[in-house]
Amino acid sequence: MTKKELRQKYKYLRQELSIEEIEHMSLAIANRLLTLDIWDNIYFHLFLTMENQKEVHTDVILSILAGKDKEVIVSRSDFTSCMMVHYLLTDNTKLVLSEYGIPEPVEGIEVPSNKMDVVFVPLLGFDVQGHRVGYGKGFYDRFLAECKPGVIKIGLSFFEAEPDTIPHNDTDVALDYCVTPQRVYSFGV
Ligand SMILES: Nc1nc2c(c(=O)[nH]1)N(C=O)[C@@H](CNc1ccc(C(=O)N[C@@H](CCC(=O)O)C(=O)O)cc1)CN2
Ligand SMILES: Nc1ncnc2c1ncn2[C@@H]1O[C@H](COP(=O)(O)OP(=O)(O)OP(=O)(O)O)[C@@H](O)[C@H]1O
Repeated sequence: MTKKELRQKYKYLRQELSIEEIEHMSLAIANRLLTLDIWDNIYFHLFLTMENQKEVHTDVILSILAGKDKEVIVSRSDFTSCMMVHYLLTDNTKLVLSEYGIPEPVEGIEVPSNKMDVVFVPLLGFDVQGHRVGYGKGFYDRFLAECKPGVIKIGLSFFEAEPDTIPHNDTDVALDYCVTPQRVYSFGV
């Protein structure tokens, strides 16, 4: 399947999910994350859920990170450059829903990409080798290219891996793990 076909497939599959299923599966994903060997790290980059797109709910992950006293970083997206600016999430961070339905910080303490230890990656689909397909604007490929070499990239998905290789090129950054409600995929880490 082409990236375009994969996007359509997974957008459709998501739209079929009920709120109850989404909440149940998001909790299962958060619980499964606890089994990964990532919790000695400090700087965790988290995406905030686009509820209109029926993404994985990351609020439970946020609570886990807060409970473990981790530094949590969230981003604001610039759709002209397709780049993100990253901010430390604090009690004072004001979040505003963007025109795309993403809760985003308006200002705060900026954190450079090379600070991140762990990045949770939103995706539409992924394959058994850790390639992913997103919305096609390259926000995460650009961001991950700026991160330090050892950064741990963890995809979160309601659905299992595509058995066939997803088309990819030099700018596509592969995942280290992908966590679904059913299992953890480790890609050569
Ligand atoms: N929560 C979250 N934040 C994220 C991402 C993400 O996937 N999830 N992104 C990951 O890269 C970036 C934002 N990328 C996005 C790309 C497309 C659309 C979107 O709504 N696309 C519509 C078409 C809209 C239009 O063209 O007018 C669509 O695909 O239906 C939203 C966010 C950065 N932040
Ligand atoms: N490091 C980078 N620098 C400049 N352009 C990039 C970089 N990484 C990706 N791009 C561009 O961004 C676009 C991403 O398209 P691609 O089909 O890979 O999206 P995707 O896999 O759906 O990923 P994403 O979720 O990041 O949008 C391509 O046009 C690609 O050339």
